[in-house]
Amino acid sequence: MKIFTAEQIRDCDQYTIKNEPVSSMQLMERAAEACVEWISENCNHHRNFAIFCGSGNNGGDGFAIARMLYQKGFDVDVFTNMKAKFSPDAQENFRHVKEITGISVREFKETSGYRFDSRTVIIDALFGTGLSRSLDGEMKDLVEFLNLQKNIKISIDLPSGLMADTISDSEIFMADYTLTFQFWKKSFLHAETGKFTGKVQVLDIHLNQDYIEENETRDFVIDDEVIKSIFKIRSEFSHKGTYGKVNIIGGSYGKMGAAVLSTRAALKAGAGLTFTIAPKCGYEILQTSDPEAMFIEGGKDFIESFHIDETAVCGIGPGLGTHEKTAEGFLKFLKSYSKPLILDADALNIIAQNPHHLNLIPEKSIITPHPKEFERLFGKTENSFQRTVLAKDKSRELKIYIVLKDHHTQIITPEGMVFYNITGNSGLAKGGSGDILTGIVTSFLAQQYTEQEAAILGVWFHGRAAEYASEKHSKESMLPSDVINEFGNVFSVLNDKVRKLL
Ligand SMILES: NC(=O)C1=CN([C@@H]2O[C@H](COP(=O)(O)OP(=O)(O)OC[C@H]3O[C@@H](n4cnc5c(N)ncnc54)[C@H](OP(=O)(O)O)[C@@H]3O)[C@@H](O)[C@H]2O)[C@@H](O)CC1
Ligand SMILES: [K+]
Repeated sequence: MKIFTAEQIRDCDQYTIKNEPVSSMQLMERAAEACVEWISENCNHHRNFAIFCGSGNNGGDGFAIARMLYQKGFDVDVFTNMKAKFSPDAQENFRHVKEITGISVREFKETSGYRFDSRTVIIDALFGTGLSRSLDGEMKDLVEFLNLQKNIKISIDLPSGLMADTISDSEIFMADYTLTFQFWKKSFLHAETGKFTGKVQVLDIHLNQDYIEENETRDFVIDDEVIKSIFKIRSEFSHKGTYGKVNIIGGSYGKMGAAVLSTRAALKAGAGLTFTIAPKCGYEILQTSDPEAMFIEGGKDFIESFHIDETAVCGIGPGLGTHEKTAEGFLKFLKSYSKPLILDADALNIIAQNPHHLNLIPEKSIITPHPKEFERLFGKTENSFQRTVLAKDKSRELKIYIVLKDHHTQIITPEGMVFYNITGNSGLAKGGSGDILTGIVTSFLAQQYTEQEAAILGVWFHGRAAEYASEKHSKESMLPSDVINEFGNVFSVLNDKVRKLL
């Protein structure tokens, strides 16, 4: 799914009104209907709604939602600034609300005296994509007050105070759910701003498809459509050679688990043949834990020699350690190797020891740093938006793919595209999760996906397996090995989605 800026969304809105038999009032009606459908399906135990409406079209949505919820039998109170200069559509919907005697309309300043029942849902329709500056005065105080209430809070389109595309220092409404129209907004996907949205639900309001297809963006959300366009079903007429050869290079004394997990992930993600290059101290551990993989000795307690089969796809780094002999061997190997690699963890830490090492990374390689590793490689940034900008520069400069691991991991391409992942959960915030991702991406690259496809599919796949694992074990208790055990289920669902069935 494309991510558009607030300006593009406004254009798309206008284009739809101009080119389709729908007026702006009808589009607002459609948007409100989509919200009310979601609310009435999901708010089974809540009958009362306190709806806060601004003067723009976001407020207009709020007034329309108030009317529709009332008509469905819910109790509705509306708060607004009755003397405001409303947008034409907001004005019209406000007029309809005033005509309904069962809806009480109050001034914002009456909010502090209002008795918020524990089952009252607060709906925020104060500001949407039209927010042009930080909240101040009455609106800042109002949002501050509402944020103190323990009630369930739903934002319409965007949490008020949040800009769609950038970071701001405004007071921001803290939603439990955000019902957003048509597109993900960039700010929902970054840590500093995304924490205000709660769970995001994208509602399709059928904005014009031609506009969506023809207008360019460099930012995308990895949704089911993206994955369906990448995933390839295994052919029955195939053999192990069809699915490539993987070399996982990692492990050192005390960190052999990382190599075990990475190897197992590569195996279970479908590679044809998997080898682990590890130090001798890991021989029995690896052969016992992952008997389907073959062992190649690369040193005694740590890896020193990187003699790699050129026909294999290599994932280097899990548990590798940064012993000087390992670093020496790895850098020597990099100087003589030109095929794309997957580099993670200690492979990145060795590279980070000297900025000149960055130029040794073969073009089209995939590096998978977490924010701290990214900082070691490329330096500090003020916030995650700036980090993405820096990653785009570095991706272009070094001609590599950067998988920037975060709550919404980003895959950044040398062409300057950013793909945001929306699968996964906090159960992945544990040692070993990154080792699995390295195994998956290496395995997909060996199976003849392109670098971009392997990175996108790999990150999505890892997150989806984590969602399944947390359903069974909880986010707290799930282990990286539980995530690997869910790979089969992810493949089954994917195959069902992609396969042509009678
Ligand atoms: N996209 C679509 O297809 C559809 C979009 N729809 C809905 O429209 C919404 C966008 O509506 P919108 O453009 O009227 O802007 P909105 O956010 O309501 O506020 C603008 C008003 O707030 C004011 N203002 C701004 N900042 C302020 C501040 N800090 N403090 C105080 N005031 C401030 C600003 O004043 P100004 O900046 O001009 O001074 C202006 O008066 C969108 O989010 C969605 O909900 C759906 O109805 C249908 C389909
Ligand atoms: K809002």
